[in-house]
Amino acid sequence: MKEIIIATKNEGKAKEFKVLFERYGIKATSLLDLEQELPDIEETGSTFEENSALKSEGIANILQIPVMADDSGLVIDALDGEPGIFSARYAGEPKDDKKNIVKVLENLKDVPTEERTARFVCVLSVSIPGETTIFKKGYCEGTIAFEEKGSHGFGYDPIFIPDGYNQTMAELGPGEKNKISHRRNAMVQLEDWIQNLR
Ligand SMILES: O=P(O)(O)OP(=O)(O)OP(=O)(O)OC[C@H]1O[C@@H](n2cnc3c(O)ncnc32)[C@H](O)[C@@H]1O
Ligand SMILES: [Mg+2]
Repeated sequence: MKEIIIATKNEGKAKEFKVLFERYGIKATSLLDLEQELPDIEETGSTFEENSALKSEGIANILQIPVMADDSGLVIDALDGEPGIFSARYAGEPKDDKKNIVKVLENLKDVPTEERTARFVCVLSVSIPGETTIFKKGYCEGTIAFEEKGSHGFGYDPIFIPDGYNQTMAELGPGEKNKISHRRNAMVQLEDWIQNLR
């Protein structure tokens, strides 16, 4: 079976990539699966693209094989785009999905439904040693709920209601999420590259 390394230590992302790549007959191996202890890459960039490239290029340089990375986050209009690239650690270190959700709900407590628009953003980067890194960006539009609901997924899924649904992403579950997610919408743009993977 063909294999791709995904430069992530996020269990939720790793799980989704396994399913998304299985459709193409490819095994997605995350840094959580590798025996070799790889360094935590500091995400010092000021854009999703910069942070994704830091991860894919950093790990590709060490392993000397093609590596994909995902930098993603939640962009909330009423918070001027926050938490954005700071989504993972919005409520501080170490990262805590529950605390991040509490902080978003608190910041939005006086914001009415029609102003609670937001989108998930995912930038995938693919780095092959000696080649220029390629980027694909995917979105998932929605609104922020008033309370958390559902137990599937990770991160902000319990408070994100995708457009066209009246349940949160965490209530919808992986089958539906993998049809509409920002991650999936970025991946489909890489189909040609994925098909040529050897
Ligand atoms: O950098 P890696 O190791 O991949 O793991 P991370 O969790 O730090 O990942 P990011 O730096 O890309 O930060 C993304 C954060 O955005 C949120 N996020 C991204 N995709 C999401 C999704 O599909 N559902 C819910 N929240 C998501 C979640 O809080 C993530 O921790
Ligand atoms: Mg990160």
